[in-house]
Amino acid sequence: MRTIAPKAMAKRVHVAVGVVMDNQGRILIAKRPDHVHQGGLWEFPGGKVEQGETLIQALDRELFEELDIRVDGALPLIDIIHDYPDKQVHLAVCRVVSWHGMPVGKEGQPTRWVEPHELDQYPFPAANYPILNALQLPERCLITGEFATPADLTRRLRAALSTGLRMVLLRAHDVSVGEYVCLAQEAIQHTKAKGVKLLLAHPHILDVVREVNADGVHLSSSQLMSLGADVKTNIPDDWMIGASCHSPAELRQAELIRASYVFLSPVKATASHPGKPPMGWVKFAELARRAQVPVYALGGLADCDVAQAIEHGGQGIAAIRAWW
Ligand SMILES: Nc1nc2c([nH]c(=O)n2[C@@H]2O[C@H](COP(=O)(O)OP(=O)(O)OP(=O)(O)O)[C@@H](O)[C@H]2O)c(=O)[nH]1
Ligand SMILES: [Mg+2]
Repeated sequence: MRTIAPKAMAKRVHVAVGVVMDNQGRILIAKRPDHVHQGGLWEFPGGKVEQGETLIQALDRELFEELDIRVDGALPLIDIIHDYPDKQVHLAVCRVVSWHGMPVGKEGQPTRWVEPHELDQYPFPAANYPILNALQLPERCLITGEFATPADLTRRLRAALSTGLRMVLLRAHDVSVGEYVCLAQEAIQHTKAKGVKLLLAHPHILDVVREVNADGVHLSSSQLMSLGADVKTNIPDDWMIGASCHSPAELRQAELIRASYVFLSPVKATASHPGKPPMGWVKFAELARRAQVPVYALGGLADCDVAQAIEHGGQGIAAIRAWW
């Protein structure tokens, strides 16, 4: 007797997806033919992993079949589990860090090299939004540390920005929310001028979120866990939402609210949370690879840890002391 698998048992398609970059940091995208799944949308090249293939073998074969290039080296960027109404996919997305050949749309598909900030101009399948976040976020995120006066905060912030940081979390939990808004309005003058993203973090930030023209809001783990999926009603649509996470449950909640990124901590022992046992890189990698959101490693880290964080499936590192 023939049995039909119920929908929940339908097979999840394992797809190797490659983010191919050139030496100017541009990314290769291709247009999916109209008649295929998610047709007419743009994609990162790749295709189904065949039985017996490793991810890298599949990526190399697919990029050769679709683009005529060979993969020499790739690093994990993000893993995405997504259910379309008609198909369930697992996109294993890799950053193709080394490749050779002259890319052409071998199957007649249009291809384009685009800057990361131009990706928003192209319609991609719904599963792809964490990939777009990962490609547009920097490797290092500063969390502001202690300061004596508003002028001291500005001085420290300007010094930190001069090292090339492109993302700052303004953390000042000890001040009133009114004072926080003033500090944020001052900080934004310095970040906007340099094209640096500014994220707001304060216990009462959601009450005043529209008073500062920032780039996003960063939630503590308790703010994250006490919010419903309607969090975005408070926050402007084009803002990033980040969150601090320490556990699989918090990571799941961040995915549910479609966070742009998370911090996962503590990776190493840290002076700001003495006595909290560090998770180490192995545990970090296990949690980061399962998370469908870009994950910054946090806790006792410095510039020399950026490569480690990326090798372990992270977006990069977040830190206070390294840059404050
Ligand atoms: N390659 C690729 N596939 C994606 C992306 N985003 C996304 O949802 N998918 C989905 O992943 C699935 C498999 O990808 P694919 O259609 O490229 O597979 P393939 O190259 O082996 O195609 P084929 O079976 O026609 O040979 C499709 O259902 C597609 O909609 C993406 O950015 N790149
Ligand atoms: Mg394909």
